[in-house]
Amino acid sequence: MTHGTHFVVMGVSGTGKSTVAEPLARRLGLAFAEADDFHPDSNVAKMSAGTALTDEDRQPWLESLAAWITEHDRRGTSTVMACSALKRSYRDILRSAAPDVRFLHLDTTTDVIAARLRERTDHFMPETLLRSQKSTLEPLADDEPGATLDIAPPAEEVIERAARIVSAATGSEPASRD
Ligand SMILES: Nc1ncnc2c1ncn2[C@@H]1O[C@H](COP(=O)(O)OP(=O)(O)OP(=O)(O)O)[C@@H](O)[C@H]1O
Ligand SMILES: O=C(O)[C@H](O)[C@@H](O)[C@H](O)[C@H](O)CO
Repeated sequence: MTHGTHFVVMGVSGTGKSTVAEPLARRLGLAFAEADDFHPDSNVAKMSAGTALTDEDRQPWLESLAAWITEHDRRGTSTVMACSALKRSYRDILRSAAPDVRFLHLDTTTDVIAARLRERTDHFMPETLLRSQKSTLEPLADDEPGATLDIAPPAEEVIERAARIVSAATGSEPASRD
C-alpha cells in the first residue's frame, strides 16, 4: 500500500496557520483541511464567548481530523492541515492516523501574535484566549518529526520556507505562484 506524507501546520491562535497552510497546499497540489471547519457548533460557540476548550471538547474533533488524514492516506494522497495541535497528546492522536505525520510549528513572540489578532476582525477567536492557548501549548519535542518556523517575517516568506520543507518530504513540486 502506498502511503502519503501528512503535514500539520500547528500553533496557537493567530500564528498564521490558515494564512500559511492553504496557499502551501495549493502551491504543492496537496489536499488541504482547515481544522476550524471540523469543530462542532458547540466548540465554536464556546471559543466565541471567550472560553477555552477542554481536552474533552477537543477529543472528538481531533478524532475527526485523524479520520480525514487516514482517508487520504489510504488513497496514497499527501495532505496539509491547519490545526492548533497544542498538546503532544493531541498530536499523538493525529500521528496515529497514518505512518508519516509531521508538524510545522508556527511561532513567534506573544506581542507579535497579539497585535495580529487585534487587527483580525473576521474571525470567531478572541484575542483574550491567546493566554490560555499559550499556556496549553507544548512545543514540538525532539522526537516529534517536524520543524518550527518563525512567523515574524512576511507571510510570503513563511510560505516559501514551509513549501521547501514540505516539497522535500513529499516530492511535490510547486505548481505556480499565488
Ligand atoms: N507572516 C505574517 N505577517 C503578517 N501578518 C500575518 C502573517 N501571518 C498571518 N498574518 C495575519 O495574522 C492574522 C492571523 O492569521 P491566521 O488567521 O492565519 O492565524 P491562525 O493561526 O489560522 O489563527 P486561528 O487559530 O485563530 O484560526 C491574520 O489577520 C493574518 O492575515
Ligand atoms: O484547540 C483549540 O483551542 C482550537 O483549535 C483553537 O486553537 C481554535 O480552533 C483556533 O485557534 C481558531 O482558529
